Amino acid sequence: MSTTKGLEGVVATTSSVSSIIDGVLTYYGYNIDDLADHASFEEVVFLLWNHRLPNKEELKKFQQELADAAVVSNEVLDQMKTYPVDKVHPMAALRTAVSNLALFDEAADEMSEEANREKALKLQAQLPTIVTAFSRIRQGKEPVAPRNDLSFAANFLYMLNGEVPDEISVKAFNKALVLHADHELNASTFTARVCVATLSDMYSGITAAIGALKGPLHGGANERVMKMLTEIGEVEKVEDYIKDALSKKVKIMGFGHRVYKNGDPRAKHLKEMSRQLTSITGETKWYDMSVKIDEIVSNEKGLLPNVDFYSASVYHSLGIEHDLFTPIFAVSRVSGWIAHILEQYANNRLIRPRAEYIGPDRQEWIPLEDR
Ligand SMILES: CC(=O)SCCNC(=O)CCNC(=O)[C@H](O)C(C)(C)COP(=O)(O)OP(=O)(O)OC[C@H]1O[C@@H](n2cnc3c(N)ncnc32)[C@H](O)[C@@H]1OP(=O)(O)O
Ligand SMILES: O=C([O-])CC(=O)C(=O)O
Repeated sequence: MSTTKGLEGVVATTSSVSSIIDGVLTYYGYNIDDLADHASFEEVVFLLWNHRLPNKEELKKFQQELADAAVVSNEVLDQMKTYPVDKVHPMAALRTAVSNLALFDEAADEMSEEANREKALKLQAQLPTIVTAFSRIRQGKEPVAPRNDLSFAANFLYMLNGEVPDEISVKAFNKALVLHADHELNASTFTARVCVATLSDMYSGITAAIGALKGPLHGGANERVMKMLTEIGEVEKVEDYIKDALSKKVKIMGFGHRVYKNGDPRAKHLKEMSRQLTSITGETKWYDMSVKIDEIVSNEKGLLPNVDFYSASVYHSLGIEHDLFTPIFAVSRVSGWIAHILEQYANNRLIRPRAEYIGPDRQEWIPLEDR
């Protein structure tokens, strides 16, 4: 038996959801650059779940279905109020709340295509309501109910702040959602597929995926990028901070990628958004610091920014609390998780690889009293 640490380069399944070929990312064959520049997040979700772009009527109907499914039951919201809200990370709260959704869905374990599509809609629509409700509950405020006349991106910002957001913020947030929606067999998507390949239910798959996304080597990196920027504080301090960290072999969050070795095609979009948004807020230092870090890390280590790097200053500029950055990643990536889960169910086989045993050989049993 041979092993590859971290399964690097191992092709574990076939998939037609998204591809990364020669550094180019596509969702069902559509280049991410075109989607980032032109698509609404709802169009992308439709594409991921139906394998084609919607026409006008289909999009309108789908947007309405999502908006109508966004209300989270009082049972789940009331339980959220009992969480130790000022101590727990919003990703932990999201993981628990999503698991809780299943307890109040009588069809949670129904496996028909129709039942799974129904669950998909609820999960996609209700994650934003949960994330924003948690943010408000911990501030001692009441959750804001979703509106069914706003786009997905606008509704998130509306539920978060209780005010209808401006056009620029909605456009930027929509683009960030599009850019994060799917990414081939990343760790959280693989987790979701492994979970549902036992023929477990979709809520279990999404709960497991949220757990995997939470880690700092994956989605948890975006919050840590902002922590680093805040710690550095000003452009003049970037060089010393980064060179010192690199000399100590500390990983710089938001850099490097298992698949992209010549750059992440999503980073340029987020970089430009960061430039524009920080110039609007007047806090250009976040962009300037990020660019300087980017220069040093690429020169010193040959590492390039991934999707998490510039998204930190983008979300900060939109006035979003830093520990909500990873939950927002989940709000978008749940669309990809669901597409992969549907694909897994449609052509399922249990996922059960082997381990090469490297433990001790032929141990002799020693009775308890003799140990
Ligand atoms: C949405 C996403 O999940 S994108 C990724 C988000 N995660 C991060 O930004 C965290 C920082 N980055 C990393 O930890 C890594 O680059 C990963 C996890 C993304 C990819 O990891 P792998 O493919 O396993 O690469 P691995 O961690 O083995 O790194 C290879 C070498 O590059 C170094 N390296 C990789 N990333 C970084 C980094 N961000 N900063 C400094 N050094 C790094 C490693 O220390 C290692 O060096 P060595 O060979 O001297 O030991
Ligand atoms: O693909 C990966 O390994 C990490 C990921 O989710 C992404 O970059 O969006």
